[in-house]
Amino acid sequence: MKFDRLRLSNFKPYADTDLRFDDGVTVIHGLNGSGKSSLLEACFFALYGSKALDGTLDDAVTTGADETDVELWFTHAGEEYRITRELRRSGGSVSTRTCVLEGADSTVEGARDVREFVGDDLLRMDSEAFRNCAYIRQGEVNRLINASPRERREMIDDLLQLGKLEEYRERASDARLGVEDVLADERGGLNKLDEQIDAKEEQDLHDRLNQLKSDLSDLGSEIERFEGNRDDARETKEAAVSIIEEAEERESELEDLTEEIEQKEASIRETESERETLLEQITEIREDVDEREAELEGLADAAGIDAATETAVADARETLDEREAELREQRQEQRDRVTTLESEVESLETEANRLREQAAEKRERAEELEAAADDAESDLEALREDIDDVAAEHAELEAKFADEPIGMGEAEAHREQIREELEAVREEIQTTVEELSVARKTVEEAEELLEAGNCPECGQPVEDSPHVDTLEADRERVEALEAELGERNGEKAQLQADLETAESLVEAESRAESLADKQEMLEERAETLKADAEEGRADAKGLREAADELAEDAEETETEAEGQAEEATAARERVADLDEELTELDQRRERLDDVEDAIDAIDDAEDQIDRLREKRESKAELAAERRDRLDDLRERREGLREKFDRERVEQARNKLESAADYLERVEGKLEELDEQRDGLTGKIGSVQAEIRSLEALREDRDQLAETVADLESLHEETETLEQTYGDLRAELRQRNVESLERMLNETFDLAYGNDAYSHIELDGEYELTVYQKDGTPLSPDQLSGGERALFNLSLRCAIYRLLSEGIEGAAPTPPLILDEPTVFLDSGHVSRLADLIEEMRGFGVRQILIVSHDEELVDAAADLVTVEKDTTTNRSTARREDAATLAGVKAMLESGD
Ligand SMILES: Nc1ncnc2c1ncn2[C@@H]1O[C@H](COP(=O)(O)OP(=O)(O)OP(=O)(O)O)[C@@H](O)[C@H]1O
Ligand SMILES: [Zn+2]
Repeated sequence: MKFDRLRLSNFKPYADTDLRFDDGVTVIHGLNGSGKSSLLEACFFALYGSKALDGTLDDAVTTGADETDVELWFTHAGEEYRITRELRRSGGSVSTRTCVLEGADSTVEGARDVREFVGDDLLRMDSEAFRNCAYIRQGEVNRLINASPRERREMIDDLLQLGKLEEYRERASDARLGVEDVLADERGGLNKLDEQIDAKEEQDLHDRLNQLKSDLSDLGSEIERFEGNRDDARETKEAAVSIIEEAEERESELEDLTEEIEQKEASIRETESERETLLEQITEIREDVDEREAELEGLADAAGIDAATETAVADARETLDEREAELREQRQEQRDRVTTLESEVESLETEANRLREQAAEKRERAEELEAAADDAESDLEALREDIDDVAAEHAELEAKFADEPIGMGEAEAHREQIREELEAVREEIQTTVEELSVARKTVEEAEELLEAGNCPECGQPVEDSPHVDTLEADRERVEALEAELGERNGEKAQLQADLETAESLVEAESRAESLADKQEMLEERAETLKADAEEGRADAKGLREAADELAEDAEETETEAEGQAEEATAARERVADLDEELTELDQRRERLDDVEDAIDAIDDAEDQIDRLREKRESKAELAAERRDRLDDLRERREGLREKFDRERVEQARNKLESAADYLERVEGKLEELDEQRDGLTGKIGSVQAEIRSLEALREDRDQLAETVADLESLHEETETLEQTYGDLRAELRQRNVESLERMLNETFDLAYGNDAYSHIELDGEYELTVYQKDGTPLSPDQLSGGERALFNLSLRCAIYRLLSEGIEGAAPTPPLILDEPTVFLDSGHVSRLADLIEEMRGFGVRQILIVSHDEELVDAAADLVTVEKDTTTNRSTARREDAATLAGVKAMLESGD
């Protein structure tokens, strides 16, 4: 790995700093407290984050600032990467805001993921290992020496990835222990199964099974024997039963027969007595018939027939029917006539009523008309009075004109004329008044002048003035005008009076006109009323005449109706007569019915006698039949009585009893035997189940044994594996120890030039021993400070070599970072350190960053970085010196020496 560029912003004392790094040795120098260590820390922090800080994230942020950015560009295994970390202060604490690692084809985000990616994938060392190997901080030069062998071993094992093997070994050990647990369990199970199987085998299950089976077969044959006996007994019993049953059947048959015979005898007796009864009935009916025949003669006489025969009755009935038909026809005719007449009467009466109603209506109308004529006449009278009033008023108005110069119809023109005259007079009065006022003024002025003595017109003395001359004439004129005015006013008064009169005449004239109109209208109305009244009266007269005619018609119709009603009554009487005759016919028919009934009764009785005789004969036949059957039955009974064998039945009964007895006993025995058999079968079943479970146990055992064997081999394998990992690690460690010892001696030789020491020994447990030339061993912490520093550097150098040579693939070697490694060294040893550094470059360490003031180291540097702190702002900056400056510094250092 190689750092390419570092950019800082607000990291510890740095404000903004951007620094490039190259291959080879870079020396960083500057005053105490200028920020050199902080620069290295920044690189370390970029790679590992907070793990790289001694303090908290808070310490990384410049005091007073809120944000810190750190960016580190680096190359690893030919690929370029950049890590960006941003810290932010918020709410009093500082946290990572962003943390990104970007490579050509990978991006990792998040502080933890970036740290793990750097530690696991790139460098294969965590921050601790990095510190042990690559980054030797100020004052930590003795770290590896002071560590205990165990710590040292772990550090180195980790660096060389041997820790992984230990991890695997432990896993294998865990697996082995797990298998052991399972194995113990399974073995316990197996033992238990063995015990169970032994216990079962001791029971001789198969022998017991055989014994039980032979017992069962013995029992089976005994059961068969008893079953045979039982079947025999059953047969005997059945035979006896059938004999007894047959006998019983016969006995009951005999009983049945006897019963039937008795029944038959009884029924024969019954039939005989029935025949007796029938004979008695016949005799009774015969007597009745004789009586009826004696009565029949009288009935025929009453019915008016010669012989009491069916034919005579039928003939008589026919005659009656004919007569009835005749009568009924007549009766119907009369009834129809009654109906016709009644309806005629009704319609005539309706017509008479209608006529009367019409007459009444007409009279009513006539009365109405007359009343209307009366009204019209009285209206006419009132109207005439009105007309008279109007005429009188008109005459009065006419009288008004009598003393006037004008006639009626001229009033309006007359009034207009007066108005005009009045107007003219008014104008004249106006003119006269004006003239008078002018004249009066003239007179007044002249009189004033006269009093003053001057002419009123020219203001000259009036003596002989023309104006005074005219004064007199003027005074006259005033007088004349006053006279004229008086005259005109008189005229005006007269005309005003005339106008009033004329206006009243105009009024009278228009009133007279409207009165004339009214009179005309009233007269027209009177005319109409008069005509109406006359017409009404004429109409009323006509109506009354028509009413009288209608009343006459009604009278006539009524008379006609009465005639028809009389006829109807006569017809009804005729109907009553016919009804009476019909009733008589019915009575005669009833008498014929009586004759007929009597004949029928006699016939019925004869029929009944015939039926009874027949019945009696059939009963005689039935009795004969029954007697025949009775003879048969008696014969059969005789036969059955002969067949019946009492002795055989008795024997059968005895056999039946003993067989039943035996069967009862044998059933009990068989039940007992069945029970025994069930018991045996049950026992066999349980023994068989035992055998099966034994077999199952054996199977289980075999399986378990197999499992145990498998587990044992697994156990062996895990043991081997564990052992192998352990051996492998020990072997590798041994190999590492050997290489490390060799390399350590080589570098130590170089660094320490073999002044006093012959060699260093590193044993398998990483115990370090330094041997002096005389062979005395020394513990490394017995070395001087400077020796220890060199020793330590040698050790690291050796580890570095082992790392770069011992691990396949990309050597994870990060830049070697040394912070003030020369503090304990004198100048001789510093130059050894310089050699060592040179040597390490030769081993493939591409980049070495050293903080140092030592000129010799500066001399060896390819690059020089100067760190300065601004004393006013307290902020650090770092800058790479260019080649010229570097040369200058080197020269200065050399000359200063
Ligand atoms: N968070 C911080 N903010 C500001 N300044 C800080 C912060 N942390 C440390 N410093 C300052 O940085 C300086 C320490 O820097 P550093 O240890 O890198 O100096 P140095 O050059 O290595 O010194 P020396 O030669 O003594 O080892 C101190 O002056 C300290 O005050
Ligand atoms: Zn420092």
